[in-house]
Amino acid sequence: MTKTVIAQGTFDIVHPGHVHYLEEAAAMGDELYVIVARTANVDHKESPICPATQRRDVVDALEAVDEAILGHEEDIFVPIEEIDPDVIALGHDQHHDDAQIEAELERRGLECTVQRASARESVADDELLSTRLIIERILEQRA
Ligand SMILES: Cc1cc2nc3c(=O)[nH]c(=O)nc-3n(C[C@H](O)[C@H](O)[C@H](O)COP(=O)(O)O)c2cc1C
Ligand SMILES: Nc1ncnc2c1ncn2[C@@H]1O[C@H](COP(=O)(O)OP(=O)(O)OP(=O)(O)O)[C@@H](O)[C@H]1O
Repeated sequence: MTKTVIAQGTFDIVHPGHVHYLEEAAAMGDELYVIVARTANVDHKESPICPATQRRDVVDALEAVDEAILGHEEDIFVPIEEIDPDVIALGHDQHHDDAQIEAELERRGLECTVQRASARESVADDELLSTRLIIERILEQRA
């Protein structure tokens, strides 16, 4: 039976940290779906620069990804109910509460575990493994 994994995030200006997360998520199962956050739902940090459809299209083009889809506007559990995954892979630094997600999955009758991915170790001192850092560097060097 196919083991389906869901990863999710903003993915505004893709970098090797994203690739690491998605490769690790893909290795948790056989098929990887990625839910790309709607711009209006990214409210815990600065709004993304790139439109949601562009962020989705770039993630969809990555080798580890079987399908990238835009998230639901209001209820983040709607795409999860549709895909019915075996695993939800959370990023190493994501602010979501694993136990709360597990409780909601159970409440909706979904049999799915929540696993954390690891952080990418820098392979070079000058690697920029965060969208925020890339934007800061652009502002410093091109202002
Ligand atoms: C299990 C799960 C499902 C999500 N589904 C959606 C969704 O359907 N629509 C959406 O706009 N965002 C969705 N999100 C993303 C959140 O809205 C939030 O913006 C996202 O976690 C941003 O993460 P980042 O800061 O790591 O990029 C989901 C997050 C999680 C953990
Ligand atoms: N360096 C990294 N190593 C491993 N995973 C990462 C890394 N950077 C981001 N991710 C993961 O990628 C997913 C999407 O992250 P997000 O789009 O918020 O990127 P970000 O670069 O961390 O953004 P920002 O710098 O704006 O906070 C999250 O699950 C996050 O944990």
